[in-house]
Amino acid sequence: MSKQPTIGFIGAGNMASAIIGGMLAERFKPEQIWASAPDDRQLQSLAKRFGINTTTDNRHCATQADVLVLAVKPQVMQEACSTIHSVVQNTRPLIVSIAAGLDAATLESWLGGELPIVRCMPNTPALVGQGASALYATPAVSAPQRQLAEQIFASVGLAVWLDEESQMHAVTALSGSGPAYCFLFLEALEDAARNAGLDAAVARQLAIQTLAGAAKMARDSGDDPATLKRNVMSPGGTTEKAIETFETADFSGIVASAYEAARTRSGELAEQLRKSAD
Ligand SMILES: NC(=O)C1=CN([C@@H]2O[C@H](COP(=O)(O)OP(=O)(O)OC[C@H]3O[C@@H](n4cnc5c(N)ncnc54)[C@H](OP(=O)(O)O)[C@@H]3O)[C@@H](O)[C@H]2O)C=CC1
Ligand SMILES: O=C(O)[C@@H]1CCC=N1
Repeated sequence: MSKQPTIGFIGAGNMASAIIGGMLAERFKPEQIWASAPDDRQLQSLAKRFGINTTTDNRHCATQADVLVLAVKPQVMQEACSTIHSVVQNTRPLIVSIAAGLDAATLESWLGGELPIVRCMPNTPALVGQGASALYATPAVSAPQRQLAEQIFASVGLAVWLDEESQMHAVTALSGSGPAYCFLFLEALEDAARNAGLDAAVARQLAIQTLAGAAKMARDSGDDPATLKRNVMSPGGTTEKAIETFETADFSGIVASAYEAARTRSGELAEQLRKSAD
Protein backbone atom coordinates (compact mmCIF):
# COMPACT_ATOMS: atom_id res chain seq x y z
CA MET A 1 0.00 0.00 0.00
CA SER A 2 1.76 3.19 -1.15
CA LYS A 3 -0.57 5.79 0.45
CA GLN A 4 -0.95 5.85 4.23
CA PRO A 5 -3.66 3.29 5.00
CA THR A 6 -6.99 4.51 6.33
CA ILE A 7 -8.16 2.81 9.50
CA GLY A 8 -11.92 2.86 10.16
CA PHE A 9 -13.51 2.03 13.52
CA ILE A 10 -17.11 0.83 13.68
CA GLY A 11 -17.99 1.69 17.29
CA ALA A 12 -16.39 4.55 19.22
CA GLY A 13 -16.54 3.45 22.85
CA ASN A 14 -13.97 2.54 25.51
CA MET A 15 -11.82 0.17 23.50
CA ALA A 16 -11.92 2.09 20.19
CA SER A 17 -10.87 5.30 21.97
CA ALA A 18 -8.08 3.50 23.83
CA ILE A 19 -6.67 2.09 20.57
CA ILE A 20 -7.09 5.38 18.67
CA GLY A 21 -5.43 7.37 21.49
CA GLY A 22 -2.49 4.96 21.53
CA MET A 23 -2.15 4.90 17.71
CA LEU A 24 -2.03 8.70 17.54
CA ALA A 25 0.71 8.85 20.15
CA GLU A 26 2.79 6.63 17.86
CA ARG A 27 3.03 6.37 14.07
CA PHE A 28 -0.52 7.21 12.95
CA LYS A 29 -2.00 10.60 11.93
CA PRO A 30 -5.54 11.79 12.81
CA GLU A 31 -6.46 12.15 9.12
CA GLN A 32 -5.84 8.42 8.61
CA ILE A 33 -8.52 7.50 11.15
CA TRP A 34 -12.31 7.33 10.80
CA ALA A 35 -14.83 6.29 13.46
CA SER A 36 -18.57 5.72 13.29
CA ALA A 37 -21.20 5.21 15.99
CA PRO A 38 -24.89 6.05 16.38
CA ASP A 39 -24.42 8.87 18.89
CA ASP A 40 -23.10 12.06 17.33
CA ARG A 41 -22.26 13.60 20.73
CA GLN A 42 -19.91 10.70 21.50
CA LEU A 43 -18.30 11.16 18.08
CA GLN A 44 -17.95 14.93 18.54
CA SER A 45 -16.10 14.41 21.78
CA LEU A 46 -13.79 11.87 20.10
CA ALA A 47 -13.17 14.26 17.19
CA LYS A 48 -12.39 17.08 19.62
CA ARG A 49 -10.07 14.91 21.69
CA PHE A 50 -8.18 13.28 18.83
CA GLY A 51 -8.86 15.33 15.66
CA ILE A 52 -9.99 12.21 13.77
CA ASN A 53 -12.77 11.96 11.13
CA THR A 54 -16.17 10.83 12.40
CA THR A 55 -19.56 9.93 10.96
CA THR A 56 -22.81 8.43 12.22
CA ASP A 57 -22.96 6.42 8.95
CA ASN A 58 -21.21 3.05 9.27
CA ARG A 59 -21.28 2.63 5.49
CA HIS A 60 -19.41 5.90 4.99
CA CYS A 61 -16.77 4.84 7.51
CA ALA A 62 -16.44 1.40 5.88
CA THR A 63 -16.09 2.90 2.40
CA GLN A 64 -12.97 4.88 3.43
CA ALA A 65 -11.21 2.01 5.19
CA ASP A 66 -8.25 -0.15 4.16
CA VAL A 67 -8.54 -1.69 7.63
CA LEU A 68 -11.92 -1.78 9.34
CA VAL A 69 -11.81 -2.37 13.10
CA LEU A 70 -15.12 -3.70 14.42
CA ALA A 71 -15.32 -2.31 17.98
CA VAL A 72 -18.96 -2.77 18.98
CA LYS A 73 -20.29 -5.07 21.71
CA PRO A 74 -20.61 -8.70 20.58
CA GLN A 75 -24.40 -8.48 21.09
CA VAL A 76 -24.80 -5.66 18.54
CA MET A 77 -22.20 -6.90 16.05
CA GLN A 78 -24.74 -8.66 13.81
CA GLU A 79 -26.76 -5.47 13.47
CA ALA A 80 -23.62 -3.40 12.81
CA CYS A 81 -22.50 -5.94 10.16
CA SER A 82 -25.86 -5.68 8.41
CA THR A 83 -25.12 -1.98 7.77
CA ILE A 84 -21.75 -2.60 6.09
CA HIS A 85 -21.77 -6.05 4.49
CA SER A 86 -22.49 -4.84 0.96
CA VAL A 87 -19.75 -2.18 1.19
CA VAL A 88 -17.09 -4.55 2.51
CA GLN A 89 -17.91 -7.29 0.02
CA ASN A 90 -17.25 -4.67 -2.65
CA THR A 91 -14.15 -2.94 -1.20
CA ARG A 92 -12.73 -5.97 0.68
CA PRO A 93 -10.80 -4.18 3.46
CA LEU A 94 -8.94 -6.09 6.12
CA ILE A 95 -11.52 -6.69 8.85
CA VAL A 96 -10.20 -6.62 12.43
CA SER A 97 -12.70 -7.74 15.04
CA ILE A 98 -11.94 -7.01 18.68
CA ALA A 99 -15.21 -8.49 19.97
CA ALA A 100 -14.93 -11.00 22.81
CA GLY A 101 -16.07 -14.52 21.97
CA LEU A 102 -17.03 -13.92 18.34
CA ASP A 103 -15.70 -16.55 15.90
CA ALA A 104 -14.30 -15.42 12.57
CA ALA A 105 -16.70 -17.87 10.84
CA THR A 106 -19.74 -16.32 12.53
CA LEU A 107 -18.51 -12.84 11.66
CA GLU A 108 -17.89 -13.87 8.06
CA SER A 109 -21.45 -15.19 7.75
CA TRP A 110 -22.76 -11.81 9.03
CA LEU A 111 -20.53 -9.96 6.54
CA GLY A 112 -21.90 -11.92 3.59
CA GLY A 113 -19.01 -14.27 2.72
CA GLU A 114 -15.27 -14.83 2.92
CA LEU A 115 -13.13 -11.81 3.77
CA PRO A 116 -9.64 -11.33 5.21
CA ILE A 117 -10.32 -11.29 8.96
CA VAL A 118 -7.99 -10.76 11.89
CA ARG A 119 -9.39 -11.40 15.34
CA CYS A 120 -7.72 -9.36 18.02
CA MET A 121 -8.09 -9.26 21.79
CA PRO A 122 -6.60 -5.93 22.93
CA ASN A 123 -6.89 -4.28 26.34
CA THR A 124 -7.52 -0.75 27.60
CA PRO A 125 -3.90 0.11 28.59
CA ALA A 126 -3.50 0.55 24.80
CA LEU A 127 -4.53 4.15 25.56
CA VAL A 128 -1.17 4.75 27.26
CA GLY A 129 0.88 2.62 24.84
CA GLN A 130 1.00 -0.29 27.32
CA GLY A 131 -1.62 -2.55 25.74
CA ALA A 132 -1.35 -6.32 25.37
CA SER A 133 -3.00 -7.66 22.22
CA ALA A 134 -3.24 -11.19 20.83
CA LEU A 135 -4.01 -11.59 17.13
CA TYR A 136 -5.24 -14.46 14.98
CA ALA A 137 -5.41 -14.28 11.16
CA THR A 138 -7.75 -16.30 8.96
CA PRO A 139 -6.17 -17.90 5.85
CA ALA A 140 -7.56 -15.14 3.57
CA VAL A 141 -5.33 -12.51 5.26
CA SER A 142 -2.33 -11.59 3.06
CA ALA A 143 1.19 -11.09 4.44
CA PRO A 144 1.03 -7.26 4.03
CA GLN A 145 -2.37 -7.20 5.76
CA ARG A 146 -0.96 -9.25 8.64
CA GLN A 147 1.92 -6.81 8.90
CA LEU A 148 -0.47 -3.84 8.94
CA ALA A 149 -2.63 -5.38 11.70
CA GLU A 150 0.54 -6.00 13.70
CA GLN A 151 1.71 -2.40 13.14
CA ILE A 152 -1.58 -1.05 14.50
CA PHE A 153 -1.54 -3.10 17.68
CA ALA A 154 2.24 -2.96 18.18
CA SER A 155 1.87 0.84 18.10
CA VAL A 156 -0.23 0.60 21.29
CA GLY A 157 1.83 -1.99 23.20
CA LEU A 158 2.71 -5.67 22.94
CA ALA A 159 1.22 -7.62 20.00
CA VAL A 160 1.51 -11.42 19.76
CA TRP A 161 0.12 -13.85 17.17
CA LEU A 162 -1.87 -16.97 18.03
CA ASP A 163 -1.79 -20.09 15.84
CA GLU A 164 -5.20 -21.32 16.96
CA GLU A 165 -8.36 -19.22 17.07
CA SER A 166 -9.63 -21.33 19.99
CA GLN A 167 -6.86 -19.83 22.19
CA MET A 168 -8.72 -16.49 22.13
CA HIS A 169 -10.90 -17.57 25.07
CA ALA A 170 -7.82 -18.16 27.25
CA VAL A 171 -6.35 -14.81 26.14
CA THR A 172 -9.58 -12.88 26.77
CA ALA A 173 -9.68 -14.11 30.38
CA LEU A 174 -5.99 -13.19 30.82
CA SER A 175 -5.09 -9.91 29.13
CA GLY A 176 -8.49 -8.75 27.81
CA SER A 177 -10.21 -8.72 31.20
CA GLY A 178 -6.94 -8.62 33.18
CA PRO A 179 -6.65 -4.83 33.62
CA ALA A 180 -9.90 -4.95 35.63
CA TYR A 181 -8.41 -7.59 37.97
CA CYS A 182 -5.43 -5.28 38.54
CA PHE A 183 -7.68 -2.27 39.19
CA LEU A 184 -9.68 -4.37 41.68
CA PHE A 185 -6.48 -5.24 43.53
CA LEU A 186 -5.41 -1.59 43.43
CA GLU A 187 -8.76 -0.46 44.87
CA ALA A 188 -8.57 -3.03 47.65
CA LEU A 189 -4.99 -2.07 48.55
CA GLU A 190 -5.85 1.63 48.60
CA ASP A 191 -8.95 1.02 50.75
CA ALA A 192 -6.97 -0.99 53.27
CA ALA A 193 -4.30 1.72 53.55
CA ARG A 194 -6.93 4.47 53.88
CA ASN A 195 -8.70 2.50 56.59
CA ALA A 196 -5.38 2.34 58.42
CA GLY A 197 -5.35 6.17 58.44
CA LEU A 198 -3.17 6.97 55.42
CA ASP A 199 -4.09 10.05 53.40
CA ALA A 200 -6.17 9.00 50.33
CA ALA A 201 -3.91 10.71 47.78
CA VAL A 202 -0.77 9.25 49.33
CA ALA A 203 -2.36 5.77 49.46
CA ARG A 204 -3.27 6.00 45.78
CA GLN A 205 0.17 7.22 44.68
CA LEU A 206 2.01 4.53 46.64
CA ALA A 207 -0.35 1.72 45.56
CA ILE A 208 -0.12 2.66 41.87
CA GLN A 209 3.67 2.99 41.92
CA THR A 210 3.94 -0.35 43.74
CA LEU A 211 1.95 -2.15 41.04
CA ALA A 212 3.77 -0.35 38.23
CA GLY A 213 7.18 -1.00 39.82
CA ALA A 214 6.42 -4.67 40.46
CA ALA A 215 5.19 -5.16 36.86
CA LYS A 216 8.30 -3.46 35.44
CA MET A 217 10.54 -5.61 37.63
CA ALA A 218 8.72 -8.78 36.58
CA ARG A 219 9.24 -7.77 32.94
CA ASP A 220 12.83 -6.49 33.11
CA SER A 221 14.67 -8.36 35.87
CA GLY A 222 14.71 -11.81 34.27
CA ASP A 223 13.66 -13.37 37.60
CA ASP A 224 10.46 -15.38 37.89
CA PRO A 225 7.58 -14.08 40.05
CA ALA A 226 8.21 -16.67 42.77
CA THR A 227 11.81 -15.45 43.21
CA LEU A 228 10.75 -11.80 43.17
CA LYS A 229 8.12 -12.57 45.80
CA ARG A 230 10.61 -14.43 48.01
CA ASN A 231 13.02 -11.47 47.80
CA VAL A 232 10.41 -9.23 49.47
CA MET A 233 9.60 -11.74 52.21
CA SER A 234 12.09 -11.29 55.04
CA PRO A 235 11.91 -14.30 57.38
CA GLY A 236 9.82 -13.36 60.41
CA GLY A 237 8.91 -10.03 58.76
CA THR A 238 5.75 -8.27 57.61
CA THR A 239 5.30 -9.63 54.07
CA GLU A 240 5.39 -13.22 55.28
CA LYS A 241 2.35 -12.48 57.46
CA ALA A 242 0.47 -10.90 54.54
CA ILE A 243 1.28 -13.78 52.17
CA GLU A 244 0.18 -16.31 54.80
CA THR A 245 -3.13 -14.44 55.04
CA PHE A 246 -3.56 -14.53 51.24
CA GLU A 247 -2.75 -18.25 51.18
CA THR A 248 -5.18 -19.07 54.01
CA ALA A 249 -7.93 -17.34 51.99
CA ASP A 250 -6.82 -19.32 48.89
CA PHE A 251 -5.91 -16.25 46.86
CA SER A 252 -4.53 -18.37 43.98
CA GLY A 253 -7.72 -20.44 43.96
CA ILE A 254 -9.85 -17.28 43.83
CA VAL A 255 -7.79 -15.95 40.91
CA ALA A 256 -8.08 -19.31 39.12
CA SER A 257 -11.88 -19.38 39.61
CA ALA A 258 -12.25 -15.78 38.40
CA TYR A 259 -10.08 -16.55 35.36
CA GLU A 260 -12.16 -19.66 34.57
CA ALA A 261 -15.41 -17.68 34.91
CA ALA A 262 -14.19 -15.19 32.29
CA ARG A 263 -12.90 -17.95 29.97
CA THR A 264 -16.16 -19.88 30.25
CA ARG A 265 -18.16 -16.72 29.52
CA SER A 266 -16.10 -16.14 26.37
CA GLY A 267 -16.98 -19.67 25.20
CA GLU A 268 -20.66 -19.13 26.03
CA LEU A 269 -20.71 -15.86 24.07
CA ALA A 270 -19.19 -17.66 21.06
CA GLU A 271 -21.85 -20.38 21.27
CA GLN A 272 -24.73 -17.89 21.58
CA LEU A 273 -23.45 -15.81 18.66
CA ARG A 274 -22.90 -18.94 16.53
CA LYS A 275 -26.50 -20.01 17.20
CA SER A 276 -27.90 -16.59 16.35
CA ALA A 277 -26.03 -16.81 13.01
CA ASP A 278 -27.69 -20.16 12.08
N1 LIG B 1 -13.51 -2.68 27.15
C1 LIG B 1 -12.49 -3.53 27.11
O1 LIG B 1 -11.63 -3.56 28.00
C2 LIG B 1 -12.36 -4.48 25.97
C3 LIG B 1 -13.36 -4.65 25.03
N2 LIG B 1 -13.22 -5.53 23.99
C4 LIG B 1 -14.27 -5.66 22.99
O2 LIG B 1 -14.39 -4.41 22.36
C5 LIG B 1 -15.72 -4.24 21.92
C6 LIG B 1 -16.22 -2.87 22.36
O3 LIG B 1 -16.21 -2.83 23.77
P1 LIG B 1 -16.22 -1.44 24.55
O4 LIG B 1 -15.44 -0.44 23.79
O5 LIG B 1 -15.89 -1.73 25.94
O6 LIG B 1 -17.80 -1.08 24.42
P2 LIG B 1 -18.50 0.35 24.43
O7 LIG B 1 -19.93 0.13 24.76
O8 LIG B 1 -17.70 1.31 25.24
O9 LIG B 1 -18.41 0.81 22.90
C7 LIG B 1 -19.22 0.27 21.88
C8 LIG B 1 -19.38 1.34 20.81
O10 LIG B 1 -20.18 0.80 19.75
C9 LIG B 1 -21.19 1.76 19.41
N3 LIG B 1 -22.29 1.11 18.72
C10 LIG B 1 -23.39 0.49 19.24
N4 LIG B 1 -24.17 0.02 18.22
C11 LIG B 1 -23.52 0.34 17.05
C12 LIG B 1 -23.82 0.15 15.68
N5 LIG B 1 -24.89 -0.51 15.26
N6 LIG B 1 -22.95 0.65 14.77
C13 LIG B 1 -21.84 1.33 15.15
N7 LIG B 1 -21.50 1.54 16.43
C14 LIG B 1 -22.35 1.05 17.37
C15 LIG B 1 -21.54 2.35 20.76
O11 LIG B 1 -22.31 3.52 20.63
P3 LIG B 1 -23.38 3.86 21.80
O12 LIG B 1 -22.55 4.10 23.03
O13 LIG B 1 -24.09 5.06 21.30
O14 LIG B 1 -24.26 2.64 21.93
C16 LIG B 1 -20.14 2.59 21.29
O15 LIG B 1 -19.55 3.71 20.66
C17 LIG B 1 -16.55 -5.38 22.49
O16 LIG B 1 -16.84 -6.29 21.47
C18 LIG B 1 -15.65 -5.99 23.54
O17 LIG B 1 -15.83 -7.38 23.63
C19 LIG B 1 -12.07 -6.25 23.81
C20 LIG B 1 -11.04 -6.11 24.69
C21 LIG B 1 -11.10 -5.27 25.86
O1 LIG C 1 -15.69 -7.71 29.55
C1 LIG C 1 -15.69 -7.92 28.33
O2 LIG C 1 -16.53 -8.69 27.81
C2 LIG C 1 -14.65 -7.27 27.46
C3 LIG C 1 -13.78 -8.29 26.78
C4 LIG C 1 -12.49 -8.28 27.52
C5 LIG C 1 -12.56 -7.07 28.32
N1 LIG C 1 -13.72 -6.50 28.26
